[in-house]
Amino acid sequence: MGPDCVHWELVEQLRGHAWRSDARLRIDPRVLVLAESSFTPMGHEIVHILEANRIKYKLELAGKSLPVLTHLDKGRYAVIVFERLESYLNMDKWNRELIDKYCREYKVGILTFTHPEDALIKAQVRGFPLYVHTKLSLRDYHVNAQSAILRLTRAGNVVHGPLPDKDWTVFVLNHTTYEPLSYAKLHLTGSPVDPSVQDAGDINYVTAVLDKGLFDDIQRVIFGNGFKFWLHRLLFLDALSYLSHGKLSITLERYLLIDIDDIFVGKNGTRMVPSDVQALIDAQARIRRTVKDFHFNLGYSGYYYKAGVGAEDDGDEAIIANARHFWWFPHMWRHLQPHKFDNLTLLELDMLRNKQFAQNHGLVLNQSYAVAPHHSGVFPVHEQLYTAWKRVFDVQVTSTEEYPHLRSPHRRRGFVHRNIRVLPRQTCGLFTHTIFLERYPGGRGKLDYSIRGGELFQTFLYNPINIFMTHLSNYGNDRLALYTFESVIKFVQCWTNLEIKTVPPVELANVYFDMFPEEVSPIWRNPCDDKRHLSIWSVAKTCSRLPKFLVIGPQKTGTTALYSFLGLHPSIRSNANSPTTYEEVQFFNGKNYFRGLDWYMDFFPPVDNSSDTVLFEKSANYFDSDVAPERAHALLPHVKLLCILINPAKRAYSWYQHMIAHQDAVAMSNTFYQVITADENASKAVRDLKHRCLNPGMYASLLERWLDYYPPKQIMIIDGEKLRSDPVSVMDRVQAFLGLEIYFDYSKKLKFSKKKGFYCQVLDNNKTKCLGASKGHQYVPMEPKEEEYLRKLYRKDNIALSKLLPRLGRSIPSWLQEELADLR
Ligand SMILES: Nc1ncnc2c1ncn2[C@@H]1O[C@H](COP(=O)(O)OS(=O)(=O)O)[C@@H](OP(=O)(O)O)[C@H]1O
Repeated sequence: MGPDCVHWELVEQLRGHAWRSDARLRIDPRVLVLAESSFTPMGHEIVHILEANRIKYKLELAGKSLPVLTHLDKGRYAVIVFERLESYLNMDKWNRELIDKYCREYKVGILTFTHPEDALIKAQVRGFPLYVHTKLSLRDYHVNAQSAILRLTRAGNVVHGPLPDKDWTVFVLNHTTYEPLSYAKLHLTGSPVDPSVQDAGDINYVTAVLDKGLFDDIQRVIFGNGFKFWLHRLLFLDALSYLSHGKLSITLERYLLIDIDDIFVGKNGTRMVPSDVQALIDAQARIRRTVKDFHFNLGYSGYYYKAGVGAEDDGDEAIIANARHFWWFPHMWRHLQPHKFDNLTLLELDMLRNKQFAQNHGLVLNQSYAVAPHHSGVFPVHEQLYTAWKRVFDVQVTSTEEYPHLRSPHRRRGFVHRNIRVLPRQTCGLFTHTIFLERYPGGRGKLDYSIRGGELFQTFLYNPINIFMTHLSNYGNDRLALYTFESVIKFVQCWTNLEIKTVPPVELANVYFDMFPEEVSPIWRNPCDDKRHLSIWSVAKTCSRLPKFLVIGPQKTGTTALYSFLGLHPSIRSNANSPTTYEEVQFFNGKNYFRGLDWYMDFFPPVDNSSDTVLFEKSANYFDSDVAPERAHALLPHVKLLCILINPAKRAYSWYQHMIAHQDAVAMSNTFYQVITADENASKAVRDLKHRCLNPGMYASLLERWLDYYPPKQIMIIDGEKLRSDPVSVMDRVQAFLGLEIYFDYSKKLKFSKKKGFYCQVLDNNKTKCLGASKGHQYVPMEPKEEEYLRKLYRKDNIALSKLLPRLGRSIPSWLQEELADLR
């Protein structure tokens, strides 16, 4: 099946529509996918395409009850995708009416694929003036140039030859509501013998159809087959854009950067000779005819300059002689992996030698871009690499395949660390060993398929920014890389309206983070959870310097008391004190997170794998942080979490008193009542204080956020009143929850202090050591109107908590029972 690209200039097509209409203002940019099961390949493909295009979605099983479709006066889904048309048609009456009503009211379209079980001839689609023939083999596919749906798909060409799969459905349209989206002809071999279609070899059958909504006021796009046929991926994206009134339109710009990472690194016999260098320059010139200012981006490791044989050394000289034609970036002097340098000075020296090479050979390094051999040290971060890059080359941009993981390339993303912007790289199937076209792994057909609708084409299709890594050897001998890129660019330009551009790396990073600002913040992961990450992480680092459990708060519930009790246990050790926040590291919730993993791990002592030592950290403001659950889970998915709950009204008052004790100016100049009742007329400072005071007490909704990431069995909820009145039994339960091997008898180490009114630690000399004056303040009780106000404020959340706790198999603490006594 070859794509002919001869007619496209002639075709009049409605191009570049964004299909924006006001209907998009009433819907969220999210797709509801109703799949057959979570395991079907088709369901997977749908999700894959959505994820690759960063389109938010919710996956539900068709046939089960529908999720909530609206929120306030907005529709939660911009398009409904049914994996199978049949599931939509066979919905029970109640759900069918619900979904149709939603689609009509919010002008939301349905996108679906037919997959009937039986071979049907002109069978009616139940309830619609639409007929189908099924189980057909087809050939010669083309799209309807007049279709209003086409946006990134370019019409005018024919996919000649038989189409994959013998299970196609074609549509016979019997109403003006239907408009063909694509056509194909019958491929008679293998099709069911049907006299009405036997002699119809030359007829164009409709293979995908748009229902314009003239029949029942709902727009639909129905495909007669799935994604085994590559063009359906484009049409699927166009249909999403069309049916969502432009809400789900992906950009049509595609930025391309082709790095040749190792321009002097390659085995003898595989390197470039002078004619290859000329071919590279010629190819670059050809690509520039359609991709303005295109440059190959050359990375060098100077040590290997002229390390070839015979004409290969002339090839290296030719590269240098033609250096001005290309962009240049540094690799490492001897192609060593930066994570192997723990010593910053040695790492810098290596880079300086490479820099010297560039100066000696007139290479202009003005791109502020660098790439590390084997992605080493970029992610997981080797801080020394970031420091050395900044100092030696003023690096501002790099790229890697490793964030967040190499696998699942469609989920690769970018991040920023220490002002170095890390862009995701894509794989194009060219490695140091892919040298000859005919010896391409899997055969030449595999490469050609990748280019013509397969993996490489899809990479272009889904990624607005494509940075590809290639190697010297791909440009020598068969010049496989030149064939690959020139072909794929042609193919993209032939079948899509994507506009391919090239800009220098720094500009590319600007474009990337303007497009995806949410990716600026990194998400640190445990390098030991990924073999590949471990292999590019310094051996001097160890994952044992990470906590096994976290005390997450909230503030003013007794977290310091718990922290001090935990410290008495012979197996438990906490982090070192922070100079600014004392025993709390406060990593996951705020700016410290951007200091990186090394910064965090340095707070913890190295722990021998064979020891019983269990590390923990307590930061009481993790509990109500909106980012901490995701961040903590990404790094510490197996960690156990401890939180303490007391009456939220009491907690709020204690927090306010704490601020008074610390002479907080805003608290000092406002009564507690003024703070908690502050409305939009109050100053921002007072409103902020109110938020910090009250928000952590919304226990149920905050716990739900943690439960989005952690299973209930990893979370212990401690009754703060019990911790205060009977810490020994609480600590026994804590020990059991943590699964500690050594049991510690707290009854001998904790004693009630009448003076303080709390349990304190018993020292060896039998004296007691209590928490400092900042814990257990003496203050006037809350006023009744304050109590009343807070009771009302927290009531809804308290009720939710009283439902959540039993659902998690936890008992309801006495303070909550009292609080909700009137409900029983
Ligand atoms: N054993 C023991 N010793 C001292 N204090 C105890 C103890 N058990 C519970 N509490 C209660 O803990 C409250 C302080 O909570 P936190 O330590 O979580 O506060 S902080 O967020 O770390 O500032 C503190 O609140 P205030 O009384 O309002 O100061 C105490 O009520």
